[in-house]
Amino acid sequence: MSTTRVSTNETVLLAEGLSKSFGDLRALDDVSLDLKAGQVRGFIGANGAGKTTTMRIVMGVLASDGGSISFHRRPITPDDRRRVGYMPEERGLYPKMKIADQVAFFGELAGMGRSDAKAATAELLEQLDLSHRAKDSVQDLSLGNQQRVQLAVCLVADPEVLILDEPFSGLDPIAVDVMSKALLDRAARGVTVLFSSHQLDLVERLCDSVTIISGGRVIADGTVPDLKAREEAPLRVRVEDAPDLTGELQGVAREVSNDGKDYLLKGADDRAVLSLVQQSGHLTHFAYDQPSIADIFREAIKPVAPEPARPAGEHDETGR
Ligand SMILES: Nc1ncnc2c1ncn2[C@@H]1O[C@H](COP(=O)(O)OP(=O)(O)OP(=O)(O)O)[C@@H](O)[C@H]1O
Repeated sequence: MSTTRVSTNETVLLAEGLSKSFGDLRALDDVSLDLKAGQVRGFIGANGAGKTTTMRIVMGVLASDGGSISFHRRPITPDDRRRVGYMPEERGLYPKMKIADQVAFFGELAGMGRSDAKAATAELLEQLDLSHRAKDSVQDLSLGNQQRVQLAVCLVADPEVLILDEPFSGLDPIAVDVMSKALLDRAARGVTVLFSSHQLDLVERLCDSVTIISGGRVIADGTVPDLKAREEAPLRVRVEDAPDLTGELQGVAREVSNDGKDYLLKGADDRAVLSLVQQSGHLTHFAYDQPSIADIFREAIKPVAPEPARPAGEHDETGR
């Protein structure tokens, strides 16, 4: 996989304060995305959080109720959007058209000359391991291979930005690797990548930045190192030959392995835990883990506990 990144601080595409309602449902509320050159940003959130709606608005296929989108610091135009490769949630390929013809056709639609589009298509099909299927129609391909074609369609006109709605869903591990490499190669050349995914291990592997959306609002946003630095590191403990300690570790155990030997703890008093496990069995692992993107996500979407009710007659400093 590619290593050198040219991620810079230069904002390429900026969405600010997007809002959108469908009837009474407020699908987006003040959503902003700052996409920088060469950045690979994961866009994560539960089902219905607002990822697809945001991407559709950025691509101009859905109108927002409020907010703005700029490209290189000026309002985005239809021509600018031709510089953005978009993989929509509802994949949009012509089922009967041959793969090579289709990719080249999309290149021409994006403004390329025919011979350039054909040359770029041949190169991409090679990169995405699809050359041997070039003359097949899309409908004869497996879903995973159709998705590779969809990526080729996004990449053919050499876009500056990629907006990909769940590009990895349904792919086998080999296809995931092929697609990951294609995206990281582009990012290394300065292309900005935003993709949504529920596969947080992939987001962890590929992204340098993450935006977390919940209920139409951005609830966390930043570079992966910054987000990790803000998160409390979980304590991983492995203890052999011990009784089940779940009861003793109630409230702090976030994960327990099926065999009851591995515990992932949050908010624990490490000295108390150390003393408990040493008395209970043979301690073989006791160390703080790096928080993962999955930890950051779970923590971010956790509902905030309501403040305990104040006993009657008690007032705070403001007298309320
Ligand atoms: N055209 C529409 N009409 C009515 N409601 C819609 C429409 N499009 C989206 N919604 C609603 O807006 C909210 C956000 O949907 P959106 O598809 O953006 O979520 P998402 O984060 O992409 O979800 P998923 O992970 O399931 O793809 C959801 O409650 C959805 O039902």
